[in-house]
Amino acid sequence: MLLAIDCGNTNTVFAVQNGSETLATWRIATDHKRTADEYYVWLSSLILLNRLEVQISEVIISSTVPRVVFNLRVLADRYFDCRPLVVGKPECRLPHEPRVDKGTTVGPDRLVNTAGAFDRHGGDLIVVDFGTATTFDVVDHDGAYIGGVIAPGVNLSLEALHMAAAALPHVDVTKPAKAIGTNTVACMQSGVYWGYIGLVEGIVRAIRNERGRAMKVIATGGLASLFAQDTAIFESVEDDLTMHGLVLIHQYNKDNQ
Ligand SMILES: Nc1ncnc2c1ncn2[C@@H]1O[C@H](COP(=O)(O)OP(=O)(O)OP(=O)(O)O)[C@@H](O)[C@H]1O
Ligand SMILES: CC(C)(CO)[C@@H](O)C(=O)NCCC(=O)O
Ligand SMILES: [K+]
Repeated sequence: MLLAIDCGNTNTVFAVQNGSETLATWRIATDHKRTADEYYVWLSSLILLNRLEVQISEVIISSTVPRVVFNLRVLADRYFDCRPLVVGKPECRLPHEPRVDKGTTVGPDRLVNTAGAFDRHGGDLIVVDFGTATTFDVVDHDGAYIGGVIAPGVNLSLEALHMAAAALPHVDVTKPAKAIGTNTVACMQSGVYWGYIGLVEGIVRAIRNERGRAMKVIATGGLASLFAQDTAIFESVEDDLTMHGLVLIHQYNKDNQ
């Protein structure tokens, strides 16, 4: 069985895969101080609680936080007796090489998203990921990542308002009842909710104009379904897209050793 680890700047998701079947997914806050032993205690108690028969022999990691990779490597080595595949490292091959400026590093989550989306939908895609940042990953007709957009994340934008303005409280993102807020919290929620609807539609329009062709838009990330209520721009919302990409890249490396 494969342990697939998607480490973002806020949360890390672990999935146990038996071939293409997902047996379980678990989420933990990303913390570079967490040790391999701590991960293992947490993982093994979840396996026990869920009464799962789990035999992990392979590990793949995508991490947007370089510092956590060390302890995840130790986890794979010490507890699963394997060398993990790490997306973005030279030994991890990708089905399609990204076409970006020389010397630039693309976030591994973005490469994984594009691999997962191309497998499901073919080329000429825009993947929108509502994570710590809101990213747009553009997939060419042949499946290559050719660049995109990095915008501030939804929660980050609300946090920035709270941090910078003395009279603005901490609020959670939600769809406001009305566009015109009649109290501070409602005003902030409207700004962020309708602001992101506009941001997504505006950025997609600009990308499509630049490419001069039809491009499907696939959304992923925890907040994707919230925004999908008020825009028709998403072809589909796929919460498991990053995991799907990770499993795919793992299989690709096994097939092309
Ligand atoms: N309806 C909702 N309202 C508010 N927050 C939500 C809602 N649904 C999901 N979330 C939040 O979305 C986040 C999960 O999204 P996701 O895993 O894509 O990104 P992340 O963990 O914040 O970022 P990263 O992947 O960069 O670490 C969680 O923080 C969760 O609390
Ligand atoms: C943009 C984030 C933070 C989104 O998770 C991540 O993909 C990242 O750290 N990227 C590195 C820079 C880039 O993708 O161009
Ligand atoms: K993510």
